[in-house]
Amino acid sequence: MKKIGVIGGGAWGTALALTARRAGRDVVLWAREPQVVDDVNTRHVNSDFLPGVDLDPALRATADLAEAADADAVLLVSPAQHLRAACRALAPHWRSGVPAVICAKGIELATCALMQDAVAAELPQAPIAVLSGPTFAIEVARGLPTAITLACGDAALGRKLVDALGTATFRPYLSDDLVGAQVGGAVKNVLAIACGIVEGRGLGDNARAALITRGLAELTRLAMAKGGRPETLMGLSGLGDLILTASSTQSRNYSLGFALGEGRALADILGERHSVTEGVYSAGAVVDMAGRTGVEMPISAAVDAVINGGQSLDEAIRALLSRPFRNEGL
Ligand SMILES: NC(=O)C1=CN([C@@H]2O[C@H](COP(=O)(O)OP(=O)(O)OC[C@H]3O[C@@H](n4cnc5c(N)ncnc54)[C@H](OP(=O)(O)O)[C@@H]3O)[C@@H](O)[C@H]2O)C=CC1
Ligand SMILES: O=C(CO)COP(=O)(O)O
Repeated sequence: MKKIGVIGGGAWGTALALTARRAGRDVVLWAREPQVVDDVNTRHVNSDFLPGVDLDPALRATADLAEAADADAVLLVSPAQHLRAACRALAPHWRSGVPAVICAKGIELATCALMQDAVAAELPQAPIAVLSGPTFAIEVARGLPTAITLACGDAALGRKLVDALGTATFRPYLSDDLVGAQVGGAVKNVLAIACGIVEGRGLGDNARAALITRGLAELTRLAMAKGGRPETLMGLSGLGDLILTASSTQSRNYSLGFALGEGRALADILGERHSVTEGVYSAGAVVDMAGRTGVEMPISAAVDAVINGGQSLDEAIRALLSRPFRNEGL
């Protein structure tokens, strides 16, 4: 694979574009906002979404979707709620057989669809892969050591993608469990909000460890109900990403939860942010998906009740702590 297209000029799209350049690929980054295109092409920075990082001058940005789609593989890095629209706009330019690599983490709120289903509906001619794991964009952009799951149903194509993107410090591990990788990436954002709330509320480290562990159980239950494998959720795209996101103030989901826990209003927190906090949008979709599949997800439901249902933090916490005692395990 010689040329990689990247759709989405946010922090993660830019970091992945940089990684693909380091792996020796030609890269074209499509960004929606003209000032991002201009910033990347003339000043070799993305000051809006990835400040403080010097980009490779050979990294080219474009506002033309056709140019980014004219590649050997295309990374889809628009936020989850906008990914379907991006694919619809890409469809007329997509050559049959070019792989679409899903890099967004979320579940579509309007349809309750995994990203894989949204992409397949809009780009039926594209083989699909998923790239997901514990990967703060700024650390990847700085070249710090990172491991990630690359899930692809076609092992030969998966290996080509690993070779196209992998470097000594960006290490994709191949899997064939697309569902597990997507559910892990989507649900951990919701759980990270819960962990941030616990920290902001001063409920202690024991409580955070309990939430991470029982959160892992509930995201594994959902993944299995959707056809994913439990071992995937014990890997980079499940436990790995949950540990990272649910315990670091670098995480937007965790820091949003922290601010909620301190008593700030959701609208005020979101109003100060230019970047996307996926768990806010996926919380309702996760709970909807859990209801449709008959899976119990009390922590995600508590986050949804606070974010979308107007429940107070104290009520949500009391409800979680009033649940009946049960056996450990899934
Ligand atoms: N940041 C990170 O560390 C990581 C992020 N991810 C995932 O990657 C995805 C993208 O996140 P990230 O790059 O951080 O985003 P950012 O918050 O850095 O940037 C926001 C992005 O949203 C795009 N955007 C805003 N509104 C729209 C819209 N109406 N239609 C299409 N695009 C829109 C912007 O595109 P434009 O610039 O073109 O305007 C920009 O790419 C998310 O699903 C996130 O969970 C995954 C791993 C790590
Ligand atoms: O997905 C991420 C790290 O793997 C980024 O998490 P946040 O969106 O919470 O910052």
